Amino acid sequence: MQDAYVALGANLGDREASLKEAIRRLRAEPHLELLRLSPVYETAPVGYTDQPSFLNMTIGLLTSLGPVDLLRRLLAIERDMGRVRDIRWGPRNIDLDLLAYGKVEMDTPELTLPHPRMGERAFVLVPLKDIWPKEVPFPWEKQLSAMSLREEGIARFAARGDSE
Ligand SMILES: Nc1ncnc2c1ncn2[C@@H]1O[C@H](COP(=O)(O)OP(=O)(O)OP(=O)(O)O)[C@@H](O)[C@H]1O
Ligand SMILES: Nc1nc2c(c(=O)[nH]1)N=C(CO)CN2
Repeated sequence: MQDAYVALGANLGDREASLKEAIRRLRAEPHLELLRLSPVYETAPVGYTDQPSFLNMTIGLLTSLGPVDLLRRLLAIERDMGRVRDIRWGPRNIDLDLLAYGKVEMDTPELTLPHPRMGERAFVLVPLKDIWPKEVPFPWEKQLSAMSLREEGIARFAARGDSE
């Protein structure tokens, strides 16, 4: 079994319901065991800014799938939830990114690990730090401490991703 971290984001429709539905689908996946769910944050859009604010969170899991198969399951969940791709970094009802898979480093057109843009993204690093094992140094500590969370426009939205 390998540990892996996934980022979830939603900024269209009922954002909270979309996160919950994605979590439900991840729980129903064979070969995956969800271990930790971060709090949910409301975050200002980054990259393409003329769009609604996002809800973001992260999940830590264990899996017997390899990294590419895990990514394909995440993309299948996005697709099954009706995700439409048009504008790069544009609005989406659900986004599932694979942040890290064990200590694997790879760079192929299909999958780059760790996720190449995560070190610049407070909306990823803040909820990832929340669930990172306390006994393991957080690899993005420097980037995170250099960020002003107020300027990044990130605020706690709910206690847990699966809270009712
Ligand atoms: N670590 C990764 N996690 C998710 N997708 C990845 C990763 N590395 C490469 N990709 C590829 O990126 C493609 C586009 O992903 P997606 O549409 O979610 O990008 P995005 O969320 O708009 O932007 P960003 O990649 O900056 O988060 C996917 O089809 C996938 O093959
Ligand atoms: N706040 C926020 N901004 C974004 C997000 C996101 O999840 N949250 N995702 C993007 C594409 O991956 C682009 N911009």
